[in-house]
Amino acid sequence: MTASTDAPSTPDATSGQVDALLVLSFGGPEGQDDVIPFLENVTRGRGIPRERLEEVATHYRHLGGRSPINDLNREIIANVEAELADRGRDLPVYFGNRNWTPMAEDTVRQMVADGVRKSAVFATSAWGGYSGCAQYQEDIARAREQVEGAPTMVRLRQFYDHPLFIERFASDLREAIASAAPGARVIFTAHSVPTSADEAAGPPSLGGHLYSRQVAEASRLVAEAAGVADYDLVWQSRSGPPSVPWLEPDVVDHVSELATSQGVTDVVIVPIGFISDHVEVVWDLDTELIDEVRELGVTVTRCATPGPSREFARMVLELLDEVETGSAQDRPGSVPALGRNRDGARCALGCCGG
Ligand SMILES: CC1=C(CCC(=O)O)c2cc3nc(cc4[nH]c(cc5[nH]c(cc1n2)c(C)c5CCC(=O)O)c(CCC(=O)O)c4C)C(CCC(=O)O)=C3C
Ligand SMILES: [Fe+2]
Repeated sequence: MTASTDAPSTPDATSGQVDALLVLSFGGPEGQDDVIPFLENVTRGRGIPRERLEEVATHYRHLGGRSPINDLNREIIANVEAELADRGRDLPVYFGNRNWTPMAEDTVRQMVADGVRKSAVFATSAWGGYSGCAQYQEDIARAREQVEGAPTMVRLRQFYDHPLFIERFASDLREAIASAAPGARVIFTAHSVPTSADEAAGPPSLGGHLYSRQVAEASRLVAEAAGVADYDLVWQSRSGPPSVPWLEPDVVDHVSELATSQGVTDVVIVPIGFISDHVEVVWDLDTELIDEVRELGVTVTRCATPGPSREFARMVLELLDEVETGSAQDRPGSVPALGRNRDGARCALGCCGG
């Protein structure tokens, strides 16, 4: 195991005790009437074709117009509160989102009313890159701009290789393998992004591709911990016009290809790119993928996600300790873990294309 550390860009500005923790996430609709306004918030200024929006709306409609994501985040928060209570720590935990209520700026307003001066921010993505990191930094900066007297905010770093994250995924993978047919093929999957976005992911000095490199490294660490020697890594849930290249292969194409050209009949799918069972998991994998490959005779066993576990909550507190003590934990991954920045600053000039 190689241990490496990455010093935060400005250690003094990102360490010290905080008086609150903000859990910052994507947000999701909670009923049919929310679906379109939610999707309009998500896609504002992002050039996603109208047809794709309507297609995605049908996924949410099939789920009763309700994404599981908000409830899952509330569960993560309850677990974090339970871990804090176990440690005798009296730290308020707040919840805010980018695209749906509670909106981050409203939460920050409440934090000001409650007298919060300095908050840590846990963004619910393990990864570098625009969607997983830079966009959350933008959310922090925007919310602070909109709220007079907003607290100082220090984001907890990317956690793609955190031992508790890896170990929880690995034990769920061992369980999935045990319940699948012997010899089932193990396939890791994460959200696709445009190849240009992946090229721009991370500080230019690191050579880009931070997102796909972290996803590959997390997959390697989970596979190793679960004793899996052979596996594939694929991508899912692409959108945007077909003329724009995104990370490939797509999960449905890949499993179909394994079935038709290699006679594969059983696969274990590990949604490494997602911390919990939100729409990309319960629709794109549990519904779409399973339906598409059933006709080819393939049985899919889907590995659980780590979000709503006590291990995950303990990880959040360990990341918080790093900020409060100004320390850097040993990490098993060989790809940098960045994102511990103050007040929505980028990791470096030109980071993630910004
Ligand atoms: C890398 C990545 C993550 C993982 C990192 C992280 O965890 O943050 C992620 C998470 C999520 N993405 C989500 C939902 C959506 N993402 C979209 C669109 C897009 N995602 C992208 C990437 C990612 N997305 C990209 C490159 C686009 C294209 C346009 C753009 O650059 O914005 C769209 C628009 C329609 C569509 O194109 O599908 C929706 C509705 C939800 C909530 C699900 C729920 O409601 O349960 C979550 C957690
Ligand atoms: Fe997304």
